[in-house]
Amino acid sequence: MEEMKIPPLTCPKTVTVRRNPHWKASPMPSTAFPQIPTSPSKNLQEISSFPSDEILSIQIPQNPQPDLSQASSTSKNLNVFLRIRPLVLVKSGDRNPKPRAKNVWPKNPAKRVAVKEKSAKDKCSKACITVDDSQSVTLSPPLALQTSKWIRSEVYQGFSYVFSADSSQGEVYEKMLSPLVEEFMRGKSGMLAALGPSGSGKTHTIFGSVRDPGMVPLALQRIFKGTTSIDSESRRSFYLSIFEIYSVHGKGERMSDLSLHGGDLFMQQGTVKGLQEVIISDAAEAELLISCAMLRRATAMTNANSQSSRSQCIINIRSTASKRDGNNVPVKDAVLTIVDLAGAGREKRTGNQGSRLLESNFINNTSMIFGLCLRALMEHQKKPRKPLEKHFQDSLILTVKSGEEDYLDTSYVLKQASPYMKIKFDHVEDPSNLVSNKRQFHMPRVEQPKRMKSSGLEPDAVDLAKKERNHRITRNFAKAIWNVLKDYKEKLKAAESEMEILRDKLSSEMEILRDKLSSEMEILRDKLSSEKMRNHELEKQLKIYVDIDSPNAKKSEINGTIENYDFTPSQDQDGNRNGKRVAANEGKITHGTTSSCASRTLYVGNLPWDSCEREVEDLFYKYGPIADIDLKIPPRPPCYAFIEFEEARDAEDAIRGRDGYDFDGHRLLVELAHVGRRSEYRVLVSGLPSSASWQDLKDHMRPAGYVCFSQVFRDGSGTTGIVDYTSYGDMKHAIRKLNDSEFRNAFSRSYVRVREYDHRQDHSRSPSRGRSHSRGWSESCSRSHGRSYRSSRSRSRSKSPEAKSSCCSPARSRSKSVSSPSHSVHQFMPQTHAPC
Ligand SMILES: Nc1ncnc2c1ncn2[C@@H]1O[C@H](COP(=O)(O)OP(=O)(O)OP(=O)(O)O)[C@@H](O)[C@H]1O
Repeated sequence: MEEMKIPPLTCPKTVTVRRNPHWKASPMPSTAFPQIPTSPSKNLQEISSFPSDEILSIQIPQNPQPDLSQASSTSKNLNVFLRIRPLVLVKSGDRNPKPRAKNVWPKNPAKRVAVKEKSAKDKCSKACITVDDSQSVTLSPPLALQTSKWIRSEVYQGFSYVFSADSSQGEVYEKMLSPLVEEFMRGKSGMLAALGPSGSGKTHTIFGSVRDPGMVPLALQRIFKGTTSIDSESRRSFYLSIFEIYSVHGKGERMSDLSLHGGDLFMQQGTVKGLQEVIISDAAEAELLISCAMLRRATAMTNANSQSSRSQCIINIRSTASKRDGNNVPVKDAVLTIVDLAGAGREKRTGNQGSRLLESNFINNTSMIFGLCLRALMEHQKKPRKPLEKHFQDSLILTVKSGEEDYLDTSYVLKQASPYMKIKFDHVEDPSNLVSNKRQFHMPRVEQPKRMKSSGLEPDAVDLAKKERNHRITRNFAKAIWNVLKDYKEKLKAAESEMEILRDKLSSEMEILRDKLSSEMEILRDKLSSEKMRNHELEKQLKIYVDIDSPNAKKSEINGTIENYDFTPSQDQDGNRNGKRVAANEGKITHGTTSSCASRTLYVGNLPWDSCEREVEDLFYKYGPIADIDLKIPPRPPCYAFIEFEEARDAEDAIRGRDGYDFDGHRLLVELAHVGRRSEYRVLVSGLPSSASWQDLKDHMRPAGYVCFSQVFRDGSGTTGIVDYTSYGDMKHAIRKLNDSEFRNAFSRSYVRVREYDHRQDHSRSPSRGRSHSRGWSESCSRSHGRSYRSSRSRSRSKSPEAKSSCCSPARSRSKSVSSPSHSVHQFMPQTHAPC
């Protein structure tokens, strides 16, 4: 319903829209709530819930209620008043405008007139709201906002009363609160709430100031008008309680009792717990209490208000009357509630920041919730198309500011709140009925018939109805309990049988697991015992090593060479089984060596037992031209070989490439062949069995000292050996200890003679000369178990015997020789053994 209106003088170009009734509340968001399934889930075995609905659906004859149609009820709209705050002159640059100081007008009447005129002029030029009549106002946008076609002048009408900026507190009281107070005095409760943006004058209206008292002081004055203490005639008492709802830094909602000894309050089942009521006997006392409470109320300075309320403040004045008044009319209890809501405010206007801003959010939210509650009332009203039944009267006072700069705030409040005036109430006459009904139960039985009679019902009929009702309730309740129990019993049975099945399943599973575990345990135990045995054997072997090596370790310390110490045990225990040991023991070039030859010749250890020269060559040819390959196949694995490269650099490359290489499951040891060492501390060992090898001899002689060379040769007089010790002491010790000792190897045993080698006596047997006889010795040792594969490359063919002798391979054959087995005659390297 819109109608064109002549625009106000201040806003000539705007279009006025009649706003009220216009607003349409949107339906409540019922879909926002999750839909509770009405049918039970199939997966769940249902136990029927307690049949509360059934019980609740029982039609129980209520206690005699007063006939509402007969009760003096008047359907009335919610009283919505509007109060416009006087305009505040804002000086440019004043960010925190001070509100108009009350009662400070100039005393000089001439000046007063001038100021009034000026003020009126300012008001006219800056006001955005004008009072049309006692029930409507026109809100005009400021010039700056008129460019938008959506912002137009609007008329809000239908207010209970509009208080212009000039209206006094007294006028507001008379028109707005006085009827409520009068009703209150007659025993009817009522409530007044002030709603509006921050700084619009809610607190001013509700409490006022000392010079300009607000609604509360005026109401108190009226209540105690003519009485100084508890009214002896009406026998009424008045109580006052005051509390606030606030938020600390915007976090959570708290309640606090603002009375003198009040503390924190809390809600329990919709009731404020812990709130103190102070009995008041006169207005002054009540006002004092209220002013003390106001000092405790949370306030803060914002850009919109120098003393802005930061909490919702609620004052209750309760009157009780236990007896009838002088006219014998029963006086009822009543409560007059006056609410000063904290003002909502936009951040831009209030300038709040940090925790103050959070607090503002809380305030805005509560204002919004208050609005939502009122809207919900409207919605409720729409559906049953029936006014709400209320036992007390409500009034709402909207306070707005009239300045142009407050246009948006004012517009928002009016748009939101003006529809509330459509909320209808049926004011039920007798709010104490419930109390009186409750009291009936406690009444002496003799009084009951009287009461019933007064309510127009026969005592017998009432008794009968009551009995019947009780009977029906009990029967239905019993039925419900029975059904529930039956369901539970069936459920219990099902659960028990399920448990039985589960128990069987569990026990069989446990049995299987136990078997599995025990068999696994058995396997583990076996493994453990075999590991233990292996460990034991290893320990034993280690012990043997230690026993054997201990004298040499000492020797090595004496000689001060780590090399001796390291290599000796390797040889001692397993001979050439280990590639490393073989390197130490065998990889020596004992004669005519040159550093260049040594640096070109590699020792390759840990070759497979069935290795052939071709394979060795395949392994190494890629590193450079090979001058010579000498493959050694000893009686016991592993095999080893000496490879002579033409270039030392190639030999180094080969070491880098092939050391640690996995060859057919064997980890190769590749290193430079070491140059052997001879010594003059030499012993001659005679009486050796023909199967004795240099390894056997060395093994036999080692317990006496450090052996750096051993050699076995055979001639007509039998098998003889030469052993070099690194020190004179060892040599002497060997002669003492091992002379006439039992020599044994895998094939035979004999007693050997050990004596100092006479360098002069038999030069033909000396190792240095033996070279020339090596072939003959070699042939003579055909019974031995080893083989030596020698190969020579093109270069070797052209080499003279002298050249050969100068190289580490003295017996370089002219062809790739699968030479005669000559391993037992270890005269020179590599046939001979030369430990480090
Ligand atoms: N009708 C009025 N006449 C004179 N002064 C007024 C009037 N209304 C408000 N004021 C002054 O305006 C200032 C702000 O008013 P008040 O504190 O009541 O606002 P409020 O709506 O309670 O604000 P908040 O919600 O921030 O607490 C006060 O100084 C008050 O004296």
